[in-house]
Amino acid sequence: MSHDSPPQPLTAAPGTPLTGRLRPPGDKSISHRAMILGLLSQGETRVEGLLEGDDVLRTAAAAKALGAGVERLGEGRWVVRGVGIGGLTDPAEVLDFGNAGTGSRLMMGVVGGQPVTATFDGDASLRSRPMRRILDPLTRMGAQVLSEAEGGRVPLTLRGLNEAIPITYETPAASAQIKSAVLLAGLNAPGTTTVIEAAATRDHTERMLRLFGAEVRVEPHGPGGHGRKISLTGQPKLRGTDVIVPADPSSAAFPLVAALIVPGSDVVIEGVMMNPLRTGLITTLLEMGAQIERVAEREEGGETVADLRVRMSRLTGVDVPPERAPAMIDEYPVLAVAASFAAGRTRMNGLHELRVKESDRLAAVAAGLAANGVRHSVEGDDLVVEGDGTAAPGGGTVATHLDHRIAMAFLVMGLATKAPVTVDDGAMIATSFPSFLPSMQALGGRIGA
Ligand SMILES: O=C(O)C1=C[C@@H](OP(=O)(O)O)[C@@H](O)[C@H](O)C1
Ligand SMILES: C=C(OP(=O)(O)O)C(=O)O
Repeated sequence: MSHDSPPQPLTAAPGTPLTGRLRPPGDKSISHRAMILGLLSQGETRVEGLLEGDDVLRTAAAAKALGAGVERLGEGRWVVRGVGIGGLTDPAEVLDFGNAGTGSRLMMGVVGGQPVTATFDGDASLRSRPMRRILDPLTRMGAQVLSEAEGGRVPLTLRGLNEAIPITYETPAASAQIKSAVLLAGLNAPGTTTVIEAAATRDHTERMLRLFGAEVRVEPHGPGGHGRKISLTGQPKLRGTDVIVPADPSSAAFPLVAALIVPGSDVVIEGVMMNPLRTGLITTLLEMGAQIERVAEREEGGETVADLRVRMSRLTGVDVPPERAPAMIDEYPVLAVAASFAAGRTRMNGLHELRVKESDRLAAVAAGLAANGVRHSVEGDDLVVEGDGTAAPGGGTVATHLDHRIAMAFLVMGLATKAPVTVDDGAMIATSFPSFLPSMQALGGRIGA
C-alpha cells in the first residue's frame, strides 16, 4: 500500500443478517511496542499475532534501520534481535512512518533518548499532526530538534544525548503516545523518569516495559484517583522476551457495531483484549442496550481476552462522559454510527483530541453523518447524534481524509442504512485492519469496490 496510489472507493450495501465468527487482527498498540522494545532489548523477542498492518510494518522497518534484526517467520510470527539501550545506529535513510502517529511518536521517544540522529517523515495525514507534544518533553530530556516542518511537524530530525536527562513530566493531554515517548526516552536516563497523567490512558507501555525487565511503579494520582503517576527506573537491562498479541478491541469495534445494527445478526468476535483502559466502547454500548455477551474469558499474553457474542439490538441514546474518552478514543467514529440507529439523543462529550488524529475526526464524522441524512450537531468539543431507532437513510459518499477509522465506520453504517454508503478511499484500512474486507464479507457483509 502506498499513500501515493489512486483512491480506492468502496461501497457497503444493506443485505442479509451478519452471522458467523471473526478474529480481528492483533492489537496495534501492542504490536508497535513489541517491535520497539524488541529493538531496545538484548537477545531475541519472538512475537505471535503481530498486526501486519502498514502502520506496524513501518515501525518494524524503522527498528531495522536503527540496528535491530527483524525477521518474519510466518503469518503474524516475527523475531526481533535487539541492540540494547544505547546500542542504536544512525539510520541510513529517512524513517518513513506512513500514516502512523503511534509508531512515529514512540520512536521519537526512543531516538530522543539516545545518541543517534534520525529524520522522521510520513504521509500527508502524518505531516499535518502535532509533534510539539512529543518534542517539548524530549527537549527537556536533552534531545535536539535539528530541523522540523512548520508548527513542529514532520519531516523533522532529532538527536539525543549520550544519556537522557531524567524528568518529571505532566502530560498536557490525555495521550498514551506522549506518556510512552517520555518513558521510552527515560530508558536511557540515569535515575527516575516520572510521567503524571490527569486521566489514565492505555497502559501497554508500562505493562510491556515490566515484561521486558524494567522497573515501573504506577500509583493513582489526582482527584478520584483517575490519573496516574508512572515512575521508571532508568538504564535497565531489557531482555528479549515472547509477546503474544491479543486481538485489537479498536478493530473489533467495527464488526461489533455492524452486528448490533444489521437486523437479525448474531456474530462471535474472538479473542478480544478486555484491558479496561480500552473497553469504553463496550461499556457505552451496553448502556445503550446492546446485547454483548463476554464468553470464554481467559488470559493471553498478560491481558484478559474474551469472545464477544453480539446480537442485533434496539439501542437507546446515552450521554458519554468526557472521562471515558481515553478508554475509547479511537472508537467515537463507529459509536456515532451506532448512535445513528439508536432511539433518541447520544451526546459524546469532550472530544477535542479527535481533532488531531489521522484526520479531524470530529469534522469528518459530522460530514459523513450529514452526507447520509443523520441529524447531528457539533457543540464545542461535543458531538450530538439524534436517531429515531430505525435505519438511517444512507445514500451518501463520505470523504475519508486518509483516515482508516472514518472509512471503516461509514462502511459499517452502509450495511444497515436504507441506501448504500460509499467511502471515497478505502486504501488506509490496511494501516490497522488489512483483513477488514474479507472478514466482513465472510460474515455476509456486502462491501466491495
Ligand atoms: O499509544 C497508542 O498506542 C495509541 C494512543 C492513542 O493516541 P493518543 O496518545 O494521541 O491519544 C490512540 O489514538 C492511538 O490509536 C494508539
Ligand atoms: C489514532 C490512531 O492511530 P495513530 O495515532 O497511531 O495514527 C488510530 O489508529 O485510530
